[in-house]
Amino acid sequence: MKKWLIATKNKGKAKDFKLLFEKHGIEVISLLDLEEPIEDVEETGMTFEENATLKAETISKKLAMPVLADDSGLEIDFLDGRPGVYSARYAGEDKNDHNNLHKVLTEMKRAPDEKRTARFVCVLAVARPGKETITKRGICEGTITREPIGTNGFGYDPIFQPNGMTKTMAELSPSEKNNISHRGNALDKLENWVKGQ
Ligand SMILES: O=c1nc[nH]c2c1ncn2[C@H]1C[C@H](O)[C@@H](COP(=O)(O)OP(=O)(O)OP(=O)(O)O)O1
Ligand SMILES: [Mg+2]
Repeated sequence: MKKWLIATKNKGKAKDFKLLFEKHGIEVISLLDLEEPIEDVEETGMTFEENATLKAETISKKLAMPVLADDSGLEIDFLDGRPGVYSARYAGEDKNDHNNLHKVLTEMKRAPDEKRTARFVCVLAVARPGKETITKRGICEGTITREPIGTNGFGYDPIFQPNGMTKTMAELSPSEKNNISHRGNALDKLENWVKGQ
């Protein structure tokens, strides 16, 4: 079976990718599966594209192999696009999902129902030695709930209700999430490239 390295240390993303790549007959491993620990790549970019490229190219250079990286986050209109590229570190550098989503809920307390629109954004970058890096962006539109609901998924899933659904992302099964998610959507756009692997 083909094997792909995803330059992530996020267990939730790694799980999403495992299922997403299964149907292409590709096995995925993440940085958490490597025997030698790899230093965190500093996410100094101002955009998802910059950060995804930074992660993919840094790890691809270090290991001299093709690498896929994902930079993603939640953009909330009422908060002028925050947390955006700072989604992972919104409530502090320790990257705590629980604290991050409660910070968002607190900031959204005053937002009326019609002003709770938001979107998940995912940019995937493929870096290969000696070749130009490819990036693709996927989005999933929805609204921010008033409390966390559901226990599946990770990150902001419990407070995000995708458009056209009465459930939060954290109430969907992993495959239901992948069908509509920003990550699934971005990977669809890489389809031709994935097929060529
Ligand atoms: O499907 C998702 N469902 C819920 N939350 C999500 C999702 N996708 C991204 N998110 C949130 C989690 C984290 O707060 C941030 C990603 O930040 P981001 O820097 O890309 O990832 P990360 O630091 O957790 O792992 P890494 O950089 O090693 O891939 O957006
Ligand atoms: Mg990160």
